[in-house]
Amino acid sequence: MIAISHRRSEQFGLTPDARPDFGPMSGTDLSYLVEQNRLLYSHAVPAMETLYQQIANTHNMVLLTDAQGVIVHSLGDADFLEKANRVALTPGVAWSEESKGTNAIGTAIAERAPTTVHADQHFLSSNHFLTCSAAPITDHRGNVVGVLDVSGDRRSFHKHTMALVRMSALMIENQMFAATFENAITLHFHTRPEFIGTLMEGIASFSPGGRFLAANRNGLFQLGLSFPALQAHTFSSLFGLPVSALYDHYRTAAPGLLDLCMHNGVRVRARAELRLTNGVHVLTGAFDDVPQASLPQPSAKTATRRLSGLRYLNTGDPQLEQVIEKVNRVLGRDVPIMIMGETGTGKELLAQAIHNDSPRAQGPFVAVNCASIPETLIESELFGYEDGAFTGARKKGAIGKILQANGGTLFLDEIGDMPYALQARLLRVLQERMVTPLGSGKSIAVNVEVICATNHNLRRRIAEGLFREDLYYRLNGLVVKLPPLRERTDLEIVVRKILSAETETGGTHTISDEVLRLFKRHKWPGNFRQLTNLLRTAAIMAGDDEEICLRHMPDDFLDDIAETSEAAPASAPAAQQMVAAGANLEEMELAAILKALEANGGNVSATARALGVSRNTIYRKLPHLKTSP
Ligand SMILES: Nc1ncnc2c1ncn2[C@@H]1O[C@H](COP(=O)(O)OP(=O)(O)OP(=O)(O)O)[C@@H](O)[C@H]1O
Repeated sequence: MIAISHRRSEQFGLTPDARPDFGPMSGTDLSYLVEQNRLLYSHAVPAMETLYQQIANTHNMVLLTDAQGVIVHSLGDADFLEKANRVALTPGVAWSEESKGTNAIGTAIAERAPTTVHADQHFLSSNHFLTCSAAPITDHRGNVVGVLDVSGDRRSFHKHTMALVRMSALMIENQMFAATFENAITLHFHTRPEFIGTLMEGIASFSPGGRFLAANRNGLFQLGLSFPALQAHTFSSLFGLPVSALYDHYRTAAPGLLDLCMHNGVRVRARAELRLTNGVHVLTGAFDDVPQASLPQPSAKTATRRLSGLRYLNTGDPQLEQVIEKVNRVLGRDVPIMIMGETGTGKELLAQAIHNDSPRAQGPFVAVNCASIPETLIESELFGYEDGAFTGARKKGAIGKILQANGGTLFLDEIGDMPYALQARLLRVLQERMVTPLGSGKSIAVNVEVICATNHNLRRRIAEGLFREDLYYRLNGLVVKLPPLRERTDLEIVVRKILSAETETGGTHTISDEVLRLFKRHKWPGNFRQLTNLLRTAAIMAGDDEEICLRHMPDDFLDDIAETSEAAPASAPAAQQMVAAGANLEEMELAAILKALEANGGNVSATARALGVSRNTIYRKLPHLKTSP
């Protein structure tokens, strides 16, 4: 490196015995230089003072330069300053390679790397009495914004000086980083929790919606991606969690460090800071007390689960509020909970939240969907089987879901679809708290809380002889009903929540009033599942457009809306019904166009003729038609 630098020095036209112009800047120019480097200067000066305290009385000085190697500030021992003045190691003088040849400051800038230049390694012979160690200081984009240097008499050389300089430079970078983003979430992370808050920590900032903004040197290293590559990422794509999980976590009563799984599979612990215009909050995670070695390594999905409790489901709908209130009263009291609700209303999410808020939260949450497992497999899936219980391929033996849930919660979704014969076995497990795997003579004690969910009317199934009455009474300690989406009064909040938590863009999109009005009128047969999928697609369609509008809606959704209007009873004219439902003129206009489009098989010209408007009017109202194939 030194030899290459010497060649560069020669190319700059310098000779070793040259005595370049050392004239420093005027006081005004120097003040201007400091002003131009205000952020660097204000964070570097305290770090320089700390560094100087460690090397005081060793015939050394500490120097700060700007990105071009011009000295902005210096601190030093009086006896050495005199010598330093002779070679112009003073504020306002440039120490780039171009003006001084090979030297630690100029070469560190040229190489973008920490550099020590000792004695006659300096290109100019007038500098041979020096030993200098310099480290570049970079900003959040990785641009060199300055250099920190310790220079001294060559006899004072100490091999630890370079390490001190590097650590101080890192400290300055981290402090500058922390001060750069005002409206952001800043994550401090490391694979080892004891390194959080030290110079070794990775720091990454995200917009409040979760878009990646920047990472410090160690952050880039830990994430294993370059700054340009990271710009395409979000909190969710890097850590597998929606950014809303951070907010949720922050609201917990005694948050500890977060446990996150990075995109490359490496697990890190983290502390988050939410720096918004109304103040700084420290966000930390709640899992400090969990003995990590005893836990299965959590996937990003389980980490998300851990972060959702009952209060985060409460987004203002009165029906749901009542459900949550009732559930809260029986938490931890061994009262079986049965959740009723249409498909996609969030039954599993509620069960998970109940588990998370229960005294069993540290235990497993195991969900089994009785409708999706073939009848012949449910028994082994639930109860497990012993080696040799089967002939053929599956003869290794397996632990069933009931035992997997030991110490935690077993969520039996679609319990109404459980085969009748198995219902008696399940009842026995619940009463005796023992499981006997298939093919085994031995019973194993098990301690599980059971939460059930169903979309069926179980009483009717009992009357039809499809469901056991004794099991029904064993399971329905508290029955709660989740409202379908069409009845929820908090749709707007829910939409915002899903947009920030579930979409790839991490909540950078807003939703237009027009779309929201359509949402409020829609029947949502698939409930949250349908809404979540729709918003994911719409956010992708919207791309860089901030607002999700009608043109970003998938055609099948618009078709559904049109069909709903079509299916309205003919007795009351559609317009009257819509007025009664509180629709405005724009919505009625839209519904009329959609209906006419439907009636004309999607033909825009025929629709325009039928409505007595131009084709352009139709395209203006439904711009997505233009881009439809
Ligand atoms: N309150 C909510 N806010 C945001 N998303 C939700 C909410 N409730 C449910 N979801 C989402 O909707 C989808 C379906 O939820 P879930 O599986 O809990 O419903 P379910 O009632 O158990 O469905 P099914 O009866 O079909 O099993 C999931 O992706 C879930 O994350």
